[in-house]
Amino acid sequence: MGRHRYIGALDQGTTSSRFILFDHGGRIVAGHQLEHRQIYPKPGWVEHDPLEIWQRCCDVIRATLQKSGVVADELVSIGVTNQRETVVCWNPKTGKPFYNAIVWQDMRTSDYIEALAADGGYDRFRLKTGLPLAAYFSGSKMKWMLDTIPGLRKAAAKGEAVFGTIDTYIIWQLTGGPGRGILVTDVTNASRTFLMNITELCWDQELLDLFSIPRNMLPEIRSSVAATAYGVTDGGGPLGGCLPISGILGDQQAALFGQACFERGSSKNTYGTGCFLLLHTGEEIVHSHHGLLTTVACRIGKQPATYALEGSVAVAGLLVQWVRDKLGLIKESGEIRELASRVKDNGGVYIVPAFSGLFAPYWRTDARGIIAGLTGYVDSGHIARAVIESTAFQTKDICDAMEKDSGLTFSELKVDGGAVVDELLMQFQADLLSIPVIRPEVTETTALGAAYAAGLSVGFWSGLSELKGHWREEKRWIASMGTDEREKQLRFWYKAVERTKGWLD
Ligand SMILES: Nc1ncnc2c1ncn2[C@@H]1O[C@H](COP(=O)(O)OP(=O)(O)O)[C@@H](O)[C@H]1O
Ligand SMILES: O=P(O)(O)OC[C@H](O)CO
Repeated sequence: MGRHRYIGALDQGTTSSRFILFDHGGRIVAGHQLEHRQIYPKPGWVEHDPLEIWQRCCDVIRATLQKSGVVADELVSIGVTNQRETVVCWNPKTGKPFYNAIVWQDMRTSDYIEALAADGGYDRFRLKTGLPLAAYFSGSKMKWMLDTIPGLRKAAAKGEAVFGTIDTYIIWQLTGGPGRGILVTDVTNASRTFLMNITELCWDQELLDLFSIPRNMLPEIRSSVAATAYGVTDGGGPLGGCLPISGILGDQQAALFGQACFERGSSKNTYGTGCFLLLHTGEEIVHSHHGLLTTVACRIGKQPATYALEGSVAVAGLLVQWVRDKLGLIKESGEIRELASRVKDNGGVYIVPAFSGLFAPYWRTDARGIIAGLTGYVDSGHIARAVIESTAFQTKDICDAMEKDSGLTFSELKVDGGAVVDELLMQFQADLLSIPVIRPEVTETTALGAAYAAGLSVGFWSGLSELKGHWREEKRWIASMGTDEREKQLRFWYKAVERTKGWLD
């Protein structure tokens, strides 16, 4: 292995960016994480500053290298993983963004989506894309920019405007930026744009026409584990060397990969800003009849792509951030558990955080969040408990839909993501599902998955069976709630969900 010993993974998430170094055993050697601003210009709109995101990526890379003492020569290759669907539009000659990144949670195109759905229904394009019509996906966000930003179409015609999901933007920056950066994405990210045919794995002209998106604004679609590296990092950039970039995965697919879910029937649930449960369906494209998405799980080199069913919850850890930043009830996300521990139960309070409408399995853009069950008895502890519990309830809804769609029955749930440190959440999740909830030793599975993709590509790891050997259980939670109590809790949750629907006119 010589001096080359580590794989670097850049994980650009909704809330923060991380750079993590992994060794040959898939263990974390060093890492650094920084948050970026959430910009809310109007209700239902969510933006990020692309330049700030790139700056944070540079900062976390430099800080990780500095604190570990690792130099570029000791890195074999780099993998990139990212919040999906979020769209950046920029001039590839100058690097100047035309607008803030429009974030996946942003609902500004809801009316347009409703109009599209009025003619043929939400599932009009499901066979081709695996997705229902929803403002969540990138296509309508790109159309909004093209329709709104003066001169954008003209700039695109001159090759002075491109669209990219965050992977594309970051890799363009890493490979040299203005005039030099490469424009690539992978099949998992492309499968979330609503512009890719998930069987043929290419941009689809009918969908490009639907949203009036010029083909030349989009990057090349490549495999997640590169058959040959996409490009090399710019020696003058934050890594300080010319390293191959050889793996790209959308963050939820990366977590699936990092949890060693390589085979049909394996699954994981990631608790981050949102919450995303993915069930691997092998090479089969399974279409949902219960509000789930069909998405590309991975493509390794020239092998056939594999697929997953996905249950996407928009607001999970984000609700904790909201309580921290907007209500000021806590100062750090971790304090939510302490506050919730002051009370023995939720005191009858249920929170449905439909900030961006309801995602899976309901897909209701007209829903908005509620706090239900308030009485004079309720205090901040009950609210904190309801905050934590809302994530577990939403996951229960997804598991039920997943079992109906797949015909499988969950016997356990593998979990990961920033919020799985919350033991109250983990226990309540096991209680609601009546199955064990299992946390692996490495919970940074998103970054690990990107590292695996990059390392497999360059032969750092021999294959999937070697990677499977890295997975180790750290802790499990066993269900202890009685059936009557569980059914009561769920009954109130469903009532609360019903009350969010149709809130918008
Ligand atoms: N101790 C904690 N308890 C509950 N939630 C937490 C805790 N620590 C972090 N979180 C939540 O987890 C989310 C961050 O998880 P992470 O996996 O880093 O998200 P992302 O990849 O979406 O940026 C935040 O929304 C935060 O509120
Ligand atoms: O950044 P995360 O971990 O909240 O993931 C966001 C998802 O990719 C959105 O689809």
